Amino acid sequence: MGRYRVRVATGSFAFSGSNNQVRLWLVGLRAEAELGLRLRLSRGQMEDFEVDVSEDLGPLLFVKLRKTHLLLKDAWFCNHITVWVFQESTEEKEIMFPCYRWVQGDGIICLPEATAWMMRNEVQGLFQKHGEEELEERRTLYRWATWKEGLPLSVAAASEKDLPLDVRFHEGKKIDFEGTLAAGMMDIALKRLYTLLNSWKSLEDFDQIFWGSKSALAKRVHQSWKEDDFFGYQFLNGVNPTLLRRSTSLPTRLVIPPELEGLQVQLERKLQEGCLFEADFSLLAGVQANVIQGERQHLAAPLVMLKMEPDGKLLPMAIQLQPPCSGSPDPPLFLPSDPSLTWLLAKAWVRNSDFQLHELQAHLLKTHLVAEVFAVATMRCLPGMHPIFKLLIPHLRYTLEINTRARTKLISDGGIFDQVVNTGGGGHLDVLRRATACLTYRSLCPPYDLADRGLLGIPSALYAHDALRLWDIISRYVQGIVHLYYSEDKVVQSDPELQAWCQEITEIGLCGAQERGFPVSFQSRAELCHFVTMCIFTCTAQHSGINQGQLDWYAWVPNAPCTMRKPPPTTKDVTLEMVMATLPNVHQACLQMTIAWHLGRFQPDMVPLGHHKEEYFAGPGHKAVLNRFQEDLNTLEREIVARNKGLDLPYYYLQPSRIENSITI
Ligand SMILES: CC/C=C\C/C=C\C/C=C\C/C=C\C/C=C\CCCCCC(=O)O
Ligand SMILES: [Fe+2]
Repeated sequence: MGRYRVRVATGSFAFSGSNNQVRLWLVGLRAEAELGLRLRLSRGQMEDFEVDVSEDLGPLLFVKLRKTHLLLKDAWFCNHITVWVFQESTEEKEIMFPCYRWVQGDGIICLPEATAWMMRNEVQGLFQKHGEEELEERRTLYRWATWKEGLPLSVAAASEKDLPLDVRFHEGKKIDFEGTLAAGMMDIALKRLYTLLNSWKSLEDFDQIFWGSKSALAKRVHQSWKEDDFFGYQFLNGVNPTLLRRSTSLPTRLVIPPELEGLQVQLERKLQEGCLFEADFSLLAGVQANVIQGERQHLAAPLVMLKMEPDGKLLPMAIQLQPPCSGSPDPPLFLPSDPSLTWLLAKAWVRNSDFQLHELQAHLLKTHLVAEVFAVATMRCLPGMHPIFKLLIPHLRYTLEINTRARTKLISDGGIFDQVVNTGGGGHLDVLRRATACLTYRSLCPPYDLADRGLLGIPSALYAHDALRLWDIISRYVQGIVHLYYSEDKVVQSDPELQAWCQEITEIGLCGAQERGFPVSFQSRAELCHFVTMCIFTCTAQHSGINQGQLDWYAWVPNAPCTMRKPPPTTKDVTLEMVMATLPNVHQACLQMTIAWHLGRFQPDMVPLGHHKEEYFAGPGHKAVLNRFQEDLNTLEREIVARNKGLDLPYYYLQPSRIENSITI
């Protein structure tokens, strides 16, 4: 009693096609019909068929799929199924059934039509029931696990192989990831061989391993790393722009000896002028340092005081490497007027501490691990037809796998941290725990975070400027989508799945983070929009801002040493031998360079922010919102490109075309 055109779209990456047979049913409100098609399921192809159905199916609700095989199981990646219903007037009505999943095994997969959520309380509760069954299954596939006490929960998976296929790297990504790591290890072997017969006694000796692919900015770091303004610049626009604050008083830990009265006066003057800034690494105080191959490494917990010059340059005024400790002499203050090697070593200690807080707090915790909580909660709480699922899922691609790999290779027993980082061997987990204990909702939202840190309205604060612009753009996008589905606050309040999602993130995934300002429910559309904006910002812009700089700022190892092999200086007598004995050895430096390159380089299969191909939503409203998002991003792109042309040091980590749509590395 009806004629239908059916389009079956297969994914375009390696192994998306399948040799197995797939049976299809159209499921309407009144009846369902098997289509009896012979599909070819070729990679990257769309197949169109016309079929006549003798029953009156009524309005179409679902497409059902079942893959069958004779000998070999061959998974199929289905993008979507589209059905056109021929109406009497010959006008066709298009109905979308998004899938974007692997079809494995021989179970039945049921795809609700793209606008199902709008009708969830109609059609005899069929969509509602489907959503409940879907979540029941997903909750068995995506379970929470405590990897280490005191850290956000993670997905239960001992290795990436335990993850559901839908969240695994596609073949191309896997080959690239593993291939470049192998190439990196070869690189290390060659560098070690090359340095075997040479000396490792002066800073220039690091040049012996500073070859291979390098960014232009990495070369500039190599040239300029000793300069004070270059050191200061990194707090604003380097790999870790998350720590600096404008001082509101002189820090209590800063003990200024009487003979440095002049410094006290200068600091107070800068404070009054509103030009005094600080970077405080106290979170590292008392963390146990690593022992690498029997050699104890060392850690500091510095405080850096900086002043902002009228031209926007940030210059260090004093460095205290350790907090004062009762019963011990006051820690010395290192100054730009100290002998050059002494001052250089003090700055190197700061850069080493920054490496720790950057990688563990800003990078791993505040992007990767938090995004994993969003991902697991989304899979467990939001059915595929839920608009927030559709909005977020492109921003969660590959995150569970990269994090699982981090837990097995990077921060694991014997992983990269244990091998070459001075917080490794357990200290890194303590830093993560401490950082988790003070993780606030505000700190994940740039308008609040930058205001709290006194960094608004500073022309040379490029990260801050671009982050705020991106926050606004993402916020407008989120609001556009949310308002299509939530006509008023009451609709938000009465969405049980959405409320459960929020609660699961805050109370379960983030282990009771309501104490630190995270919501346990949404009372309004505005609260929902703010939270979802934070999720997307964290998974995209923030991660890009924190991740990409590894390539530039960590390649020249003295600028950001991964470990320190001697204790911090307690006097100003510093020799070159002491500096070289403190900085990483050849192997440590080589591994740092390789991993920084591996993690910071451009990802070959990268999807830029807002440019995912998956179409989970149907209808013109959503298209218009997405188009507007892309236009806003293009405008920002042009602004940043133009701005950077006039800069000595361009800042491009938040240029939209360089921002990945999710955390994939
Ligand atoms: C110079 C950089 C050193 C350490 C980087 C530290 C933190 C990075 C934070 C998040 C990265 C997230 C995931 C990376 C996952 C895996 C890395 C794999 C390294 C594997 C090395 C190996 O031996 O195979
Ligand atoms: Fe990363």
